[in-house]
Amino acid sequence: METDQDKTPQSLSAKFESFAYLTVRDRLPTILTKVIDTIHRNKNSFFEEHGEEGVSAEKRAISFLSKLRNELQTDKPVLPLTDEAEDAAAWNEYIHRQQDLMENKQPVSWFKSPWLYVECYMYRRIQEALWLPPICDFDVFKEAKTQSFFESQQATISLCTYLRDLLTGVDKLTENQLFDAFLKFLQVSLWGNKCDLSISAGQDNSQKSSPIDSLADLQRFILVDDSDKVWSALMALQGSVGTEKSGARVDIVLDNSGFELVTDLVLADFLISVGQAKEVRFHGKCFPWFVSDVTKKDFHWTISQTMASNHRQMSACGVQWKRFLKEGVWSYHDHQFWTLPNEFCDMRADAADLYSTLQASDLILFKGDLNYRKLTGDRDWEHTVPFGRALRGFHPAPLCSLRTLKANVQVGLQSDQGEKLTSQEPDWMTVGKYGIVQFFCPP
Ligand SMILES: O=P(O)(O)OC[C@@]1(O)O[C@H](CO)[C@@H](O)[C@@H]1O
Ligand SMILES: [Mn+2]
Repeated sequence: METDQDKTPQSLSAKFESFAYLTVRDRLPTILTKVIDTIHRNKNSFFEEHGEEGVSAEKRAISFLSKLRNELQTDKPVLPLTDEAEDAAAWNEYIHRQQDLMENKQPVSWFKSPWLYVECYMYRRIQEALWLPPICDFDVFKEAKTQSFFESQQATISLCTYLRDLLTGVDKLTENQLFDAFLKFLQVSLWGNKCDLSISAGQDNSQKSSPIDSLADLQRFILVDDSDKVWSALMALQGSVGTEKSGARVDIVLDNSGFELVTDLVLADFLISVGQAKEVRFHGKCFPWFVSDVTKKDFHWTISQTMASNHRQMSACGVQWKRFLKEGVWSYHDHQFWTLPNEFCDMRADAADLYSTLQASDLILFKGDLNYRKLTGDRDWEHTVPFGRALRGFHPAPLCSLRTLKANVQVGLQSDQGEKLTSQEPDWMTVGKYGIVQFFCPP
């Protein structure tokens, strides 16, 4: 018999007066308007590249997206996808699952269905608008991602310099000093997640100050800090003194391009260079997603740009990263599951191949807010519910979420911690000022 303890709470949704409601009402239409504008501004280049066919594709996409914006704003039923991309069947099957969850057989719609689902669906519909050639490879968010990378140049330079200087004297570091450096790179990667472009509806959100220098001031905003457990998980895979170090396989499920990606690459470089990891596998998105998420093109573009920098230390990082890729120490992977609307507890059944790949990992780092929403199912959990319970059976390997809070779901807090935060700062879960390093190890 199901007890209260076992019940899974309901999904966050725009049907409740909430951050979800404000996102669907205000932020999503703003993003769609920017997408339409970007496509329109690129009309001439579509013409130059593809002639009249490019112009017709531009018109078709704009009319499709204007219709989509209207469907959203008037809470129309969610429509099945009509393109023939590989994931279309999975998306269309998911509508039926959502339909079964609706009360009184109401249609699945923007303001009545789970927020996680409709928000993901919007990005997939943008992809549908561009599905037909010749503009199917156009990344509507590329400009914003590129701008965010360039605007964070100073921060990137200072981070790359810090890393290369540290690695020059790495042999002389004591274990405590290594741990201290690990904490720094882990936290820089955590706070790198402040720089997503979806929360700001595409507005500049880049890193301007020196990332390492800001860490001490930010420490008090880390609500759950399991960094020592992450370190122990990595250390457990080291050979004992005198034996050859084996090192871990670390998987990083990436989030945003721009400065956040740089912080992830720096962390991965550190882990490999000090022998904490023998392999890092990066996981990104198959198509442009939540404005700033990393695609394969963004990943390689970022490394090439870093390599091409005029700054010696930054360029040295880029060269090293290219080498890691060439040697297979680093690799980039994508899978359609990352751009489906599913909670991660569905992965074992719905993407068994990905689940078993992740089972071979020693540590999975999940970057960012959306990954946390999918880890916890984007549900209305009590804050004191243990992280392991909110994962609902998703534990392919030891995992850790590095996330700044931008959506109102947070589990694994101490009793009263959530209430205290709410009384001091009612918007603590959505202002992007707090962060977590939250670890879970399967039993
Ligand atoms: O996953 P990320 O990049 O950290 O954040 C994505 C995000 O900005 O998008 C949603 C709002 O539209 C929120 O879940 C979250 O704040
Ligand atoms: Mn993102």
